[in-house]
Amino acid sequence: MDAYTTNEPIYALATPYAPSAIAIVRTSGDGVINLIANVFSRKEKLIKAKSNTLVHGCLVDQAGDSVDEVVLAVYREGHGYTGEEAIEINAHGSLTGLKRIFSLLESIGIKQAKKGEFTYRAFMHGRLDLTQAEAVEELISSKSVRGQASALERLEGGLKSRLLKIKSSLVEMLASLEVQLDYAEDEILEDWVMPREEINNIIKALEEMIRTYSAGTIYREGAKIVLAGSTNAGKSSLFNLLTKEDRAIVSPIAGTTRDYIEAYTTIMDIPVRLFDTAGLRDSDDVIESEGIKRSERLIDESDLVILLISPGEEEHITWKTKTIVVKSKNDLEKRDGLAISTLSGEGIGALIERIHEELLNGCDNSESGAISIDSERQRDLLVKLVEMLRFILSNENESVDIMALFFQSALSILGEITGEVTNEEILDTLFSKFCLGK
Ligand SMILES: Nc1nc2c(c(=O)[nH]1)N(C=O)[C@@H](CNc1ccc(C(=O)N[C@@H](CCC(=O)O)C(=O)O)cc1)CN2
Ligand SMILES: Nc1nc2c(ncn2[C@@H]2O[C@H](COP(=O)(O)OP(=O)(O)OP(=O)(O)O)[C@@H](O)[C@H]2O)c(=O)[nH]1
Ligand SMILES: [Mg+2]
Repeated sequence: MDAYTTNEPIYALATPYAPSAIAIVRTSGDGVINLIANVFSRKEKLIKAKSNTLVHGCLVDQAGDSVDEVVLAVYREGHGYTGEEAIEINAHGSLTGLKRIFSLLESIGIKQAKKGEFTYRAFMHGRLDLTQAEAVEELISSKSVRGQASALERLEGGLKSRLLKIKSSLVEMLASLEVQLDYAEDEILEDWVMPREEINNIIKALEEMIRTYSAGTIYREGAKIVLAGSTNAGKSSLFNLLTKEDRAIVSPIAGTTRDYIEAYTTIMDIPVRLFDTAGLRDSDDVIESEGIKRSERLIDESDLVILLISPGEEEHITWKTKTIVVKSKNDLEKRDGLAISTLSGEGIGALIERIHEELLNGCDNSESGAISIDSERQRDLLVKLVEMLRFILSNENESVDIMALFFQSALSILGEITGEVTNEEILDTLFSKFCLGK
């Protein structure tokens, strides 16, 4: 891929390419206002337009034919999303009309943007730091209210401001070390003392952020849950109940489900891929045996197994995957522990809560007010930063100049998270994952 640029005039469709009431074509770069004014019916008005205002008129091609009636949003340099001079064309959402607008823009020297190029420019002009830029894409692709809200919080600078606070603490520590370096022989200065408590508090805050990553992942990517148990245990009945559909065949005949079936559902806002499997038993039937083999493979690959135990049956767990043991058909025989009946609905609420709890086990559920993170890149760097800080704590007796180097590397890891310290290659990979027009 060609490298991203800044300030060159670019355009992209910011809304889906489909017939719609209105479509927005974004442009950005030096001179776009004058360039577009040359193909606009109210040239003078556009050239004189103040920043952040709207101008209504017609786009007109070189032959003088009207291309579309539009509203232009005008941004002067230093304003708007990218911080560059920009015009957003609010056009009619006609595919042919849009094609004409694209060729008109090309004809006046405005080139099609690359994926993520607008956000790249917003970053390069300091409108967003890297945690905010990543939040843009996370926001667009979020699938739950919770994921959307947490991405928005990061976009608004929630993570950025916390990292800046940590940065200023570390900078202060480094400064106090550098004072020692400058006056090493001066006896007026007291020896440098490691600010243990402060560093430990920073580590605690960072670890809280790291824990939110796994919870975030589960809300974003969902979990794979397998219903297992011996034949006739009631797996298909529970599958239908949890997916609120009548997908799986239920019958009193043991061995009804031969191959697994899957459906998407949510368990308390967590997206779940739920699998109903063939009952586990020794079987001479070739098809059924293959079904059972597949069930076992599925169990190995899943995040959670719900093992149903019929009345009178012994518990039999033989696999490593996290498992919730549930006694089924509780209406026939009352038993202790987590017990359900798909007939009466008894225990289903408790089971759902238990599944939710298991899926979030070990993750921070973010009720604590911790800012949550959604990017593997950020998570890895936060882990690296915690390691560096622990390393600093365990090297109390190092000389002041070595200690200063340690603090500098901690600061440089922090800078990588926010994008202050970075390189083209990282930026290219990061922004190229964005959608077109962003
Ligand atoms: N039309 C449009 N809608 C959009 C965007 C956009 O770029 N264009 N956004 C893109 O993702 C989001 C909003 N982001 C934006 C960020 C800054 C400014 C802007 O013009 N800022 C003003 C200051 C406004 C203020 O004072 O609050 C400025 O810079 O002058 C506009 C949109 C969502 N909606
Ligand atoms: N009394 C009672 N019967 C149930 C309950 N759940 C399921 N059954 C009945 O038990 C039988 C087997 O149910 P299924 O859901 O097909 O069981 P399964 O585990 O999918 O069975 P296989 O697919 O053969 O492995 C059916 O006749 C159901 O109506 C329950 O909670 N109470
Ligand atoms: Mg079944």
